[in-house]
Amino acid sequence: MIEVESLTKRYGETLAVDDLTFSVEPGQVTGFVGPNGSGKSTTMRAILGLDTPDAGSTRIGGRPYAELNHPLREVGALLDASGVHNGLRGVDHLRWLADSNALAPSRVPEVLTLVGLSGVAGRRIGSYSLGMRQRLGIAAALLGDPPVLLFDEPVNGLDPEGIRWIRGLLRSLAAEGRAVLVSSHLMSELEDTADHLIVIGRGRLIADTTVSDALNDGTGRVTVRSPQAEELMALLADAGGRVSADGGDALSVTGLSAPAIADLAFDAGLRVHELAPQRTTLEEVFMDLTREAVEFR
Ligand SMILES: Nc1ncnc2c1ncn2[C@@H]1O[C@H](COP(=O)(O)OP(=O)(O)OP(=O)(O)O)[C@@H](O)[C@H]1O
Repeated sequence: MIEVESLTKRYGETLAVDDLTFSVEPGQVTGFVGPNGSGKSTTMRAILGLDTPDAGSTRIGGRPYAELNHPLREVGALLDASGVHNGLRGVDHLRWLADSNALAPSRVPEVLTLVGLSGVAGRRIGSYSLGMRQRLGIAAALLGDPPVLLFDEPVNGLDPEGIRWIRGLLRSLAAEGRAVLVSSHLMSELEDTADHLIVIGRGRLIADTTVSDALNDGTGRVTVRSPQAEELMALLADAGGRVSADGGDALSVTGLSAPAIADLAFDAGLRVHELAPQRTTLEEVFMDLTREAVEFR
């Protein structure tokens, strides 16, 4: 697992990460989300020993990155996919990584097949598209078959087919029991992929929750139409709902489920012509959570 404890990191005046604590469990995809500039990359860099924290600590499998004996076998990461040498052939980049980390050379063709680059592995990286570079970066992350994986915005620049592929890959890596941390500034990208969410804003933890809890946190909105809207409004407010008139005979209700509203109306003999739960999307939950924490409007 990954543990981040009271992590704080400053760049001059900027407090990039502010007393951040969370953990990433094995067997799950954990989405790491926050608006632009909220500190996601800084946190990932700290976990990987690429940035020295001003306070706090990070651990992978119980140890700081610097104490890992075979880093590539313990953690794989995709940070900036452009940080590879353009003159190298894809296959040589991976061979060099395998060689310098004492990994079996047979892993190179294996990971190339896994990411679908076998056919172009002999081409120079400079001729790769953005999507191919992302795949090569993922191949490098998987080279040591590590139990912990970090991906910083892995779907950036990918076409829909590539995005679907990444989602499937993340899910299967977690299903194999690995701890998978994946960052995004778009919650919708994680809706079908993540099991757990760490939401940050301005370097601080905003939410640490399962995806299903985030979607069922009581903010679900129900639209109700009734020819007796005024009476129904009073009744629902008495029962603890937050009710606003939506114009005409329509009410917008939060804090009560659709079945609860139906039962209350039935018991009071009030007629209901429409009862429509509005499905909350993760994007709405996210906008709600991070409204105060958006740095660049
Ligand atoms: N090397 C650096 N020097 C100075 N400031 C930095 C540096 N790296 C990050 N920052 C600042 O720290 C804050 C957090 O940046 P970070 O890149 O971690 O955010 P992020 O959540 O990954 O953003 P994005 O979604 O835009 O990639 C920002 O205000 C950024 O400008």
